[in-house]
Amino acid sequence: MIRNSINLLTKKLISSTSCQRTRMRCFSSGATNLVDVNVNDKTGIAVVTLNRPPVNSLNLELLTDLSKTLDELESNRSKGMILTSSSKTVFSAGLDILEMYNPEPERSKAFWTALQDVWLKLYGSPYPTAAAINGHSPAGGCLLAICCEYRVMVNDFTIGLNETRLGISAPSFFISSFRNVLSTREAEKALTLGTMFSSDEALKVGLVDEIATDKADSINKCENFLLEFKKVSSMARAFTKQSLRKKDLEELENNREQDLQLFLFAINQPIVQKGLGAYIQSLKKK
Ligand SMILES: CCCCCCCCCC/C=C/CC(=O)SCCNC(=O)CCNC(=O)[C@H](O)C(C)(C)COP(=O)(O)OP(=O)(O)OC[C@H]1O[C@@H](n2cnc3c(N)ncnc32)[C@H](O)[C@@H]1OP(=O)(O)O
Repeated sequence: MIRNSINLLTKKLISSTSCQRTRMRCFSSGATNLVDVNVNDKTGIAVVTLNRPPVNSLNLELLTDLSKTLDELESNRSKGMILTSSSKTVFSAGLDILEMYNPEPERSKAFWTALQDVWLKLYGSPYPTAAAINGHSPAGGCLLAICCEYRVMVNDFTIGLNETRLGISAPSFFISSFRNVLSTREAEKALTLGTMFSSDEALKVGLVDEIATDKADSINKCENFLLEFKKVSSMARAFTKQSLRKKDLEELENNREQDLQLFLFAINQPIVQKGLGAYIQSLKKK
């Protein structure tokens, strides 16, 4: 009993010493630890790192962890969040295609509900958000980035909503958050073509706000953006952001069940299953 308490105390001391060194508080989001969180004690800004190798594809467990993290940030009155990835080349490969291929009914319901939760919490968060896009960011990966208020992308990667290239349509909340960033004209062109933008093209069209040389630079630039809000009342800021995004948020809030049923219907179509199967094979053959 005493030895256990000493072990616990030692562990706490070791972890607090390593966090003191960088002036960071560390917490993990839950049981599966697919999301790491480091809060800078000086600025109060949390760096949230997606950590599901090899490509951070968004499965039920990763979405659940991210959702819990967003709850914690909100209840801790976070000063801001930077979303990034532990991979050197991929921010997130989007939704885990295996969650949609040969779907198991209960799991696919839970999966889509978790995605809706993450979108509502991230797109509507009261604290400011920025994405340090340190790798490729197709489809659902791009969705996470466009939910944030600011995007800094490391050079030489690609980003976009490429769903039509997979033979599916981007769901309506993907489209509304894309339109919040791009003009309707640019959004329509990119969505129908399934365009994947290079970092430079993304900057030109306004899909990202800045280009960075590497991950550290992207986090630094995101931090500079978030620190600008030190001068602004957090209540006024949050109210303004949520007012601007209210229609999009209400659209999903009021139609969650319908959106879920549409997803289940779509992924259960034989033609969609065939397309997803071929796509999985093409990824494996690379
Ligand atoms: C009227 C209709 C109304 C709408 C109804 C709704 C319909 C459903 C909507 C569904 C919405 C979907 C949005 C999505 O997010 S779909 C996912 C789209 N993602 C992609 O297209 C990305 C695919 N991946 C890549 O392009 C590349 O992997 C990469 C991200 C560029 C990285 O390349 P890299 O060379 O580093 O890595 P590999 O390609 O070798 O991949 C490594 C292993 O990871 C597997 N992988 C990759 N991506 C995924 C994924 N998204 N899901 C699951 N698994 C993935 C890949 O197969 C490799 O596996 P292996 O090691 O076993 O071979």
